[in-house]
Amino acid sequence: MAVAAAGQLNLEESPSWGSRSVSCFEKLEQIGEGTYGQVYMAKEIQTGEVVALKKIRMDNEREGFPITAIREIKILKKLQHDNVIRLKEIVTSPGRDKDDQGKPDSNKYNGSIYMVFEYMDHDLTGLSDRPGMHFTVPQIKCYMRQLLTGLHYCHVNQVLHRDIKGSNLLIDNDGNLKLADFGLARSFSSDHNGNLTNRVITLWYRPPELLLGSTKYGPAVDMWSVGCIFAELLYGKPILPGKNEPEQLNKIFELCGSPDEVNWPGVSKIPWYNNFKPPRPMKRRLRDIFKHFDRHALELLEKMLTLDPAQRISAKDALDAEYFWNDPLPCDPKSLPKYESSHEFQTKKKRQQQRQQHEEMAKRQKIQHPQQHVRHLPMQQNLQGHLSLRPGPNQPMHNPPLAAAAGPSQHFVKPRVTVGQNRYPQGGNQGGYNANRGNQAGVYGAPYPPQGRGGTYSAASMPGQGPRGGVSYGVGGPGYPQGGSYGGSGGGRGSMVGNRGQQ
Ligand SMILES: Nc1ncnc2c1ncn2[C@@H]1O[C@H](COP(=O)(O)OP(=O)(O)OP(=O)(O)O)[C@@H](O)[C@H]1O
Repeated sequence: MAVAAAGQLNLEESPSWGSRSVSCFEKLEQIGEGTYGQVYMAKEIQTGEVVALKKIRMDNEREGFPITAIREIKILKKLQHDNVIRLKEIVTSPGRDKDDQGKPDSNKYNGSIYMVFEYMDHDLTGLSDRPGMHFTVPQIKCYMRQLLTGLHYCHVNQVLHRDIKGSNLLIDNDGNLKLADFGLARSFSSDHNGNLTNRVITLWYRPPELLLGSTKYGPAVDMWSVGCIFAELLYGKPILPGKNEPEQLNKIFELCGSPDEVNWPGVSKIPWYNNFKPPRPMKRRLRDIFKHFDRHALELLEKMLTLDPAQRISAKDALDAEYFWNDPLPCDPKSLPKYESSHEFQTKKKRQQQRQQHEEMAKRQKIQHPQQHVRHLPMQQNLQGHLSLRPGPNQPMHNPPLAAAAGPSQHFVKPRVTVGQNRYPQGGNQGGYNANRGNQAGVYGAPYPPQGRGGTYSAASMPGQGPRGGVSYGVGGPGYPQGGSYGGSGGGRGSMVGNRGQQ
């Protein structure tokens, strides 16, 4: 594949935009469900080539072709690099296909526009969620180096990705990793000081400057997300799984210390700093919490998870880090094992099916043996003699799994998300942040009332909001001044809701 040199945009290889029909492809199976709609594995009928078709959802579009898709296509057209997903072409379907009875056929394409991408066997979340999945250190280094190389290319070409997370990092069976989903990406210029929306990046991977309300930001936002992914690969599970923005900030402060004018000059001028300033300063504990990480890994992680974006390491400098130049060296992508295709959508679906089967079995057993006790989730006694769920999504740092201590070859085992039960509930942060201010040790998250859908608006009905935007937030903490509510993120890793179409 022709690759543009760093700093140059390759516009030579432009795909044949929209000149072919989607009927040139045979849909094989659904592999993703995103804000835009479905992603399918498909085969080009004439050549037999396997591709990914991403449908551009038009349901909510009253004003023609969605601006977000235009932006994504424009950006993808500019970017040509081995570590950035390749948009091959755009295809259309002329109209709604009908079945034999004249009803719309859900198995056929209907009046839509599709982006045709090269097909990738896995996404990082799907791959790491495979039961018993094991990433070696050379493998982690290999993925990280490719991620940083792709991101460096984007940044040199003045593109911010703004949604770096595991499910947007695609991996093929030749070990190549590519950045995908540029639906939130945008061009920036270092001399242009315009305001950008801070409602980007999936919550767990979102940097402190965005959570504090900054609207002037740059490539460092992506580097924070890369730091979260890096730590997740080493640690075995997401390191900052906040349920909502205040809790997310609190988790960051617990790990990285609270920001002040010394460690982050200018932080006190960021819009919501005073609303989220903890009552007492919090110490940085990253080295302590991840003390079992390899020295060079920890050194690099420190630089990625630096609170002040101006001091955070760039993709270019990260590629020069000792970590990548010391034994064990990153492996050759081609030497990596080949796995059965694994996308987050599929692994979630499989788990959901397994869960349903278990539930049915339990029901059957209950009918057969009504006296038997139902087995609950494993409980474990903590030092105080209290029962606690373990491992819990919100206790990642105090109970490092063996993986974190294992040194060169760690186990990558994620906590299982029970599909069907929303582990990261979305909804109203009803109390308002300051109500919790008196909290011990400045922990804001804990006493939040149960999250619910009580909120103020259905993001789906807002202009520019994606179809996943059923999420609603109650009147936000005083720190979130957008009309009392913000349509930011759904909790967690899963989705970045409703911010497409903004600056
Ligand atoms: N080229 C591809 N090859 C294989 N799988 C892909 C490809 N593109 C996307 N997918 C799968 O589909 C999923 C969703 O794709 P993508 O993130 O581009 O859609 P989206 O609508 O922007 O999703 P989201 O709302 O989660 O950001 C990915 O996580 C991945 O598993």
